[in-house]
Amino acid sequence: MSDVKVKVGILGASGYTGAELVRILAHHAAAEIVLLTADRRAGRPFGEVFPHLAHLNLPTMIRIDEADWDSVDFIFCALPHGTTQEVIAGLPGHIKVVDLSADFRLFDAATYKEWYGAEHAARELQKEVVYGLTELHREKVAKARIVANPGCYPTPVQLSLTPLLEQKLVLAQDIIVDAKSGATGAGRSPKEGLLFAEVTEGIHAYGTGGHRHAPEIEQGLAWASGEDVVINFSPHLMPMSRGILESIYVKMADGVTPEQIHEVLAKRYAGEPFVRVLPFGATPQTRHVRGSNYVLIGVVKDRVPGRVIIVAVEDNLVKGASGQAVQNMNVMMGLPETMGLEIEPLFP
Ligand SMILES: NC(=O)C1=CN([C@@H]2O[C@H](COP(=O)(O)OP(=O)(O)OC[C@H]3O[C@@H](n4cnc5c(N)ncnc54)[C@H](OP(=O)(O)O)[C@@H]3O)[C@@H](O)[C@H]2O)C=CC1
Ligand SMILES: CC(=O)N[C@@H](CCC(=O)OP(=O)(O)O)C(=O)O
Repeated sequence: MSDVKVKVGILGASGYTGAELVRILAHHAAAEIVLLTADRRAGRPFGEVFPHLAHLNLPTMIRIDEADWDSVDFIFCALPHGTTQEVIAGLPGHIKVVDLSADFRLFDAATYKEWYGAEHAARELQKEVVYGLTELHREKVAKARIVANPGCYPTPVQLSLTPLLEQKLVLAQDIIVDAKSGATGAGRSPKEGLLFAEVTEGIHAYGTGGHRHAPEIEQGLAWASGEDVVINFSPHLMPMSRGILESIYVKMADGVTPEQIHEVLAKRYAGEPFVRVLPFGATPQTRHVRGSNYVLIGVVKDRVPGRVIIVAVEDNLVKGASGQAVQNMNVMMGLPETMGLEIEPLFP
């Protein structure tokens, strides 16, 4: 392999996904971080904002309008949604981009406006964007200049249901996704609902009946099934820093058994480095993926005839954000897909 490194910039480096990108890229053999940006924290050395990464001696974070784009080959855009589309539209064409925000994930303009409350400011770019759930869209990701990295909740459920919907083994109606997330999913900006006292020793549902990840999940499942899909999606905030667990309840097509569902998923992901299907009947835990890029999927027989329960976990900051973003960069740059991502989970 050549010694030439991909010159990487991270926009939004002072946030949780920014720090996670740095943690992963620090051990990436073919990437060099040359640009870090921030907003309120612009002007501060990265190692001062994240002392646990101070030894990497990275550049001071600057404002986006101070960036020298000529020095950069690849951008990870880890900015809040709504602020990203204009920034990406303004980047020179030689730069490839993985956008971690929601700005380019919805391919229907009306759906975007309905859920994000505004007209898209860079709609013309959408046609060159590829949805970056790597295992499902790898060939398109490889050719893309701009990749929309999936939301944290949409990854495990799409990995679990796509092979089943493609083969019509489960029904596209009556899908229930009960999801739980750690608090880093909400980002690092201070919010009252994220105070220690409001998160610890309790759990609560939020966005119930109308979370903006529902249309993103439905879009992906409709691609798989070839028909419109409507899901019940209910997220919950858990007293933990990272991790997502999704319990997915689906109806099987006539004559299909839970064992068959398990076999199909196990076969589909047998060659995938980051998706592991557990033995039939076993269920994964968030602590089994903490800090790693793995998604674990468990298939369980429901006592209710005709139904099956799938339980899937990921680390929201890794496979749910920065890990999958690096996986996509590897594919886009023709590098080994696992480069920088061979990190074992931190247990317990
Ligand atoms: N957290 C998660 O689990 C996941 C997050 N995402 C998405 O990734 C993106 C980043 O998330 P996360 O790291 O959690 O967010 P944070 O809130 O932790 O970080 C946001 C970053 O963007 C910068 N920023 C904020 N406002 C502006 C602005 N107006 N112009 C330029 N820079 C700005 C912040 O700078 P400063 O610190 O200086 O204010 C900070 O560096 C979001 O779109 C999020 O939805 C996607 C999947 C999972
Ligand atoms: C716990 C929590 O608040 N999670 C966030 C999702 C984070 C994420 O992946 O979403 P986006 O990239 O789409 O913002 C939420 O529910 O809005």
